[in-house]
Amino acid sequence: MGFTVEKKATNVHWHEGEIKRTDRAAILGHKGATLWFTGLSGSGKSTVAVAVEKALAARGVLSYRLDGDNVRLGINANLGFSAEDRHENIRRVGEISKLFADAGTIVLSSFISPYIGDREKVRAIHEQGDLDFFEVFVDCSLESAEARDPKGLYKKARAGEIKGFTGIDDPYEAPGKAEIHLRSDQQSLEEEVEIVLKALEKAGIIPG
Ligand SMILES: Nc1ncnc2c1ncn2[C@@H]1O[C@H](COP(=O)(O)OS(=O)(=O)O)[C@@H](OP(=O)(O)O)[C@H]1O
Ligand SMILES: Nc1ncnc2c1ncn2[C@@H]1O[C@H](COP(=O)(O)OP(=O)(O)O)[C@@H](O)[C@H]1O
Repeated sequence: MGFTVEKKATNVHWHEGEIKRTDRAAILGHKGATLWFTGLSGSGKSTVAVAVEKALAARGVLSYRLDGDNVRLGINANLGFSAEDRHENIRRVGEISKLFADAGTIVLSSFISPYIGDREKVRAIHEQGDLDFFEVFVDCSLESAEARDPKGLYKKARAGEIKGFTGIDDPYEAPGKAEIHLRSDQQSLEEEVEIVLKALEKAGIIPG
């Protein structure tokens, strides 16, 4: 499994370098990996990723956040929110995450990524590349996310000003077997960060 795309480039071949992933890990003092935060808008994906990034930096671990809003201002500015565009958004950021993880970074990718199939493809390209992948379900009831409404988007969606808003009139397929399951409407941010760090320690990604 993995992403299937119409291949337009022909006569292209993988070029192997002389510095391996293990060499990069030796330079950095830790392995790379992808933490894939998925959940409703307002569930807390970005908030948790920012807090994890700070906690990792305090331990001398290099991480980098990829965030839906940010990426859509740049490399994915040509994509909207149709199912087709969301698939392409996740394909691209999945491939970017894989590159960052291979470079040795702990990638903190925060995307609604509403479709199980897309998230499984991101997982598959990591596993095919022998890279660690953690799906982090930022589980939050729609009621709580809507009550938070940090950007006022639910209000607009309810008023019909935004069409196809996730959780209102567009689907969100919750993970069945995420490596890390957070309950952001029940746990504190500190508890969530602790759960994520412990999972990374247990998997040997960062020292305990
Ligand atoms: N129709 C619709 N549905 C959902 N979200 C919308 C929509 N329109 C704009 N936004 C804003 O875009 C952010 C989600 O972008 P993502 O790249 O994470 O979405 S997706 O993974 O492609 O579904 C999302 O950010 P978060 O609230 O941080 O999740 C919103 O700010
Ligand atoms: N336990 C918690 N974990 C994460 N966010 C929380 C929590 N409790 C309250 N919040 C608030 O919920 C909002 C989540 O917004 P955000 O991180 O932008 O979500 P998302 O990136 O999923 O759209 C923020 O205003 C944050 O302060």
